Amino acid sequence: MNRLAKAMTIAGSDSGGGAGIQADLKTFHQFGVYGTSAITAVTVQNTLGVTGVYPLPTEAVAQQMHEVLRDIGTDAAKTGMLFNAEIIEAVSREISHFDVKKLVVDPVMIAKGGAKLLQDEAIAALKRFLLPLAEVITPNLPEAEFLSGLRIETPEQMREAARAIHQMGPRHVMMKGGHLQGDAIVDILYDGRDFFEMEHERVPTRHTHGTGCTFSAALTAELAKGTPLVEAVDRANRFIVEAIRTAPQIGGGHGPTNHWAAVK
Ligand SMILES: Nc1ncnc2c1ncn2[C@@H]1O[C@H](COP(=O)(O)OP(=O)(O)O)[C@@H](O)[C@H]1O
Ligand SMILES: Cc1ncc(COP(=O)(O)OP(=O)(O)O)c(N)n1
Repeated sequence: MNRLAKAMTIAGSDSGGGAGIQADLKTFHQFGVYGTSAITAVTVQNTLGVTGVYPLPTEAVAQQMHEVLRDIGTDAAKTGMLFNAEIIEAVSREISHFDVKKLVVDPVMIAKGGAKLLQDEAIAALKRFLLPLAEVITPNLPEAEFLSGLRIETPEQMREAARAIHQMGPRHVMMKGGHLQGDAIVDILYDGRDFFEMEHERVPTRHTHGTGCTFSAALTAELAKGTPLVEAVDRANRFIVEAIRTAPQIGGGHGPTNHWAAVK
């Protein structure tokens, strides 16, 4: 048997199972990757929205990372909901200490229903401590607007914001275009020199809870297996579109995607 690839998620728990730690671990498993986790916060949520957020003590987050990484190790890691500046600093310290090179930063800020998953004053810490450690950052358009301070309403403005975010230190910027109107979705990958545009169909559905988490987990799993970045992004994209297309009809609101979708 080939050596088992390992990936770690550092994120919040979604009790509804569609986003956060739960989406990440299900996705890692579907990609044949052994998943480990460091939980940053417990959220109370279902498909109708988030009704509670309980951050863990910073020390508990750092200890989870430390004990897993010193024993099991990891081939790649991703961050999701980090909630506050103190947790961001501690997570960045552990990532540096264990020299985790393949780091995917999903800069989770606000859930679809509007709940705050990152405090406003933590954005400076995200830029200062975590972004310089990232192999790739995966902002959606509102997150890219917060980070860059630029308005994004066109593909050209997406490229402009990608350039600004790349200056903050990540080696690649993968900007997700799901929030722009249109029948097709254009995602843009920037490596500091070239832009790669990926266009795919928009599936007409309300069941898109956890799309960002699931996409970034798929990307992390592929990086853990040693897949080169552009190909890893392409595979993660094909997975999320299929997961949205075949979403199970769960709950009364925005349901989760299908974490059993085929990996191609
Ligand atoms: N309705 C949809 N149909 C197809 N792909 C989608 C749809 N909504 C989002 N995606 C894809 O899911 C991923 C996450 O998208 P996005 O909605 O932009 O981010 P987030 O979930 O972080 O808000 C992107 O790769 C995007 O192209
Ligand atoms: C615990 C937790 N983490 C992240 C999110 C947001 O995930 P995302 O993939 O951006 O999906 P939506 O919230 O936009 O549906 C979350 N809800 N909970």
